[in-house]
Amino acid sequence: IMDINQQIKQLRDTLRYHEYQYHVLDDPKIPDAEYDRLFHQLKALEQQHPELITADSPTQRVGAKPLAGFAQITHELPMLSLDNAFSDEEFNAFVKRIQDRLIVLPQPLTFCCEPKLDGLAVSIFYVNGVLTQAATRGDGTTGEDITLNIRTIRNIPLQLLTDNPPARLEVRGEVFMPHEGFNRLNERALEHGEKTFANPRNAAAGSLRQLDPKITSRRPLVFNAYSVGIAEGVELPATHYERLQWLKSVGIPVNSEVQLCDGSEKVLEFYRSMQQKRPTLGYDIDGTVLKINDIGLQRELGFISKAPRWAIAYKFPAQEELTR
Ligand SMILES: NC(=O)n1nc(-c2ccco2)nc1N
Repeated sequence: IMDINQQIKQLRDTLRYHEYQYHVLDDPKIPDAEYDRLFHQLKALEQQHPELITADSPTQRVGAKPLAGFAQITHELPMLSLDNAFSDEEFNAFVKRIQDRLIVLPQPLTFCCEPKLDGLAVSIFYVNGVLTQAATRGDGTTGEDITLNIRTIRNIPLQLLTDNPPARLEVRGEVFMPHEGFNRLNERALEHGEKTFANPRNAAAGSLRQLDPKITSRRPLVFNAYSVGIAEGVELPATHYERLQWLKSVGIPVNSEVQLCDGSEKVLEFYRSMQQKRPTLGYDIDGTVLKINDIGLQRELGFISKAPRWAIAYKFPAQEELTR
């Protein structure tokens, strides 16, 4: 038989494994009822032995009391906005600028192509594999400390799923609200005579700006990572796509539509395929983000004052708000 410590450790590891299978691989191995049973078993054990509770336990997602306000956080690396393209011609001009600038021009030029999630950009820090801090993008230099709210988002792990975590890792990505949860939230607001949200992006922003984490915890928010910021004590892969795969391997959710495209023709095919898929995704996107995949080339191209030279957001034409 196992002692209490071993029982608690085994339950935590089991819950973390099933959270990974469900939220990151979309491949649950047990029914939700079984997950809930294990969760409440751990909750009960921790209730009986509160001295064994740790902040990174799967039971510790909802902070106790509301905050009086949000502290400010200065990003060690600025969170830059993206330059936009609104036509194939503008995208091709972006590619030509890159080709003219690169000393050695690889053939083909490989892009990592991603849906442009329409939510809120956030930065999440893991120190020795444990979630320690999270902030909004803010103005790109300074954001708000929303750590307690970020901890309530079920697909964000409180601990990285690796025995050899980096000393410090910054994960950047988008918090958004899928349509199904958005519609349910607005229906309930209507029933209770409360204000409704105009769109899922506003609902996500409003939910992350709640001073009471209990309210945020009840909101159907989802996180998808799209880049690595600070990384210390780990040798990262040499391409952006491989870095996203690495994030997935340590328990961080990444959007399933991300793919590599060799050359601008394939990139434009990706853009059109995402435009076709858009109404079926179940969450809002406002275009695509197309990034030079090789990190060395990204470094060579650098940033224009506000935006990276190596990435562009190719947006869809503004959609009539009436059609939702
Ligand atoms: N919003 C969104 O989905 N983004 N935003 C970036 C980004 C912003 C700066 C560098 O990369 N990438 C994706 N997929």
